Amino acid sequence: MIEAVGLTKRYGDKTAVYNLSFQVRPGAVTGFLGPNGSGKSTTMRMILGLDNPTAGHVTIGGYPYRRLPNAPRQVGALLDAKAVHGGRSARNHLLSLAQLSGIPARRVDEVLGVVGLQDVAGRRSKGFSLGMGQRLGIAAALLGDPQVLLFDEPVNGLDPEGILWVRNLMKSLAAEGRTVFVSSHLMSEMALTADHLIVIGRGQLLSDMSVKDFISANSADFARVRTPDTEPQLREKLTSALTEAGGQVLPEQDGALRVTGLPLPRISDIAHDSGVRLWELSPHQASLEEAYMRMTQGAVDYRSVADQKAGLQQPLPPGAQPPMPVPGQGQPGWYAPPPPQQGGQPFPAPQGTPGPYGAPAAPGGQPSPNPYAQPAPQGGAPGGPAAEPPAQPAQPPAQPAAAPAAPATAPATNPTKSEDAR
Ligand SMILES: Nc1ncnc2c1ncn2[C@@H]1O[C@H](COP(=O)(O)OP(=O)(O)OP(=O)(O)O)[C@@H](O)[C@H]1O
Repeated sequence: MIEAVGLTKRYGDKTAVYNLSFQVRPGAVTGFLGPNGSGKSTTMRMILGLDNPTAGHVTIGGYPYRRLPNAPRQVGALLDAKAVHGGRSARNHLLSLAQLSGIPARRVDEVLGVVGLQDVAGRRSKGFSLGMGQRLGIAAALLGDPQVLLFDEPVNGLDPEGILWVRNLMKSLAAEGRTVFVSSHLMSEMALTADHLIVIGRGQLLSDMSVKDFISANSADFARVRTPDTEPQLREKLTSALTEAGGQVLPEQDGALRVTGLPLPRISDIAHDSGVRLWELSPHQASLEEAYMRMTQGAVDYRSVADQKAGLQQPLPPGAQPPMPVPGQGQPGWYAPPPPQQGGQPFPAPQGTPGPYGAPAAPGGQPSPNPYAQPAPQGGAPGGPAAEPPAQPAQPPAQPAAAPAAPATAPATNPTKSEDAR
């Protein structure tokens, strides 16, 4: 088990991690989430003894990493896949790690097979693609057949087949009773891989709960309602009736309606009483991505703004259509319903006419100027957990510790084969 207690890290006047306490238990995949710069890598480095905490402590199996007996055989980690000697072949890179940790050389070929790099084992890693580098980093983490594994963005650069492989690998490692701690920005992947989530924002703990509880706690259930595409007036009629009954209605991009605040039977009755036929009425729960966006929106440091293009773009000729938006990419106001406990509207009722492509219109009926842009900062997550930036006391930064030996391994009794290796 990994246990952090009051973990704090300051770099000069920058507080990267503040008073972080959590446990990562064996037998489960624990996802580590947070916006860019929220302190995930810093936390992982402190777990591995690569950085000294300014305050607090973190242990693995009850010991700080640097006092852990035979640490490279107990803990494996992928922090930075590029941190390899590019002039060495993949096999030689792993052999040198194995030798440092007293791991038999035959284990190298085992892990090369597990990650699917056996055919390129003799090639210098500087010629590797991003995904191949990730596989090599995962091989290094598995080398000592460790009970505790940390992966920082392990699917970065992997193709869909590789992502599926990593997902299955994480799950099977956890199923063997190991502690698996993995950071990722890919919410859809985390939803499929992780059992438990630790979410941080600006270095502070925002959430520590199961994936299921996280989604329930940070999203409102909703109903999806579809009226006949051939009769758009029915959609308008139903929207009015549902709104009048106290529901909140948001048009979805494909023409359906997303309704909150009314139970399904009531929606059905209202549609019936209004003489509106339904083609769909289904219950839904928001995705992990939506729940995450709502949870962290007040703790995001880096946001894009609409590209004004400095007048470089030619205006569209009359009658021409703007490009279709990419589903799931930053529809302003699409994510993040306000919390139900505040009595706020989980999804704002559309104002004015629908925006382009059926997306919600900007207030006043004006289409949103850039459907690809992320929403502008709203001044904090409404009702979300405290996401204030931590105080920045003027304390001298802690001295960085010397890097410990690269985490490594022992002979694997049950290596999980990659799909490449089969
Ligand atoms: N060695 C350092 N010196 C000064 N500041 C640092 C150092 N390492 C990290 N930071 C700062 O600490 C904060 C947390 O960084 P960290 O890399 O831990 O975030 P992260 O959550 O891993 O980000 P990302 O998701 O982008 O990888 C950032 O503001 C970063 O600039």
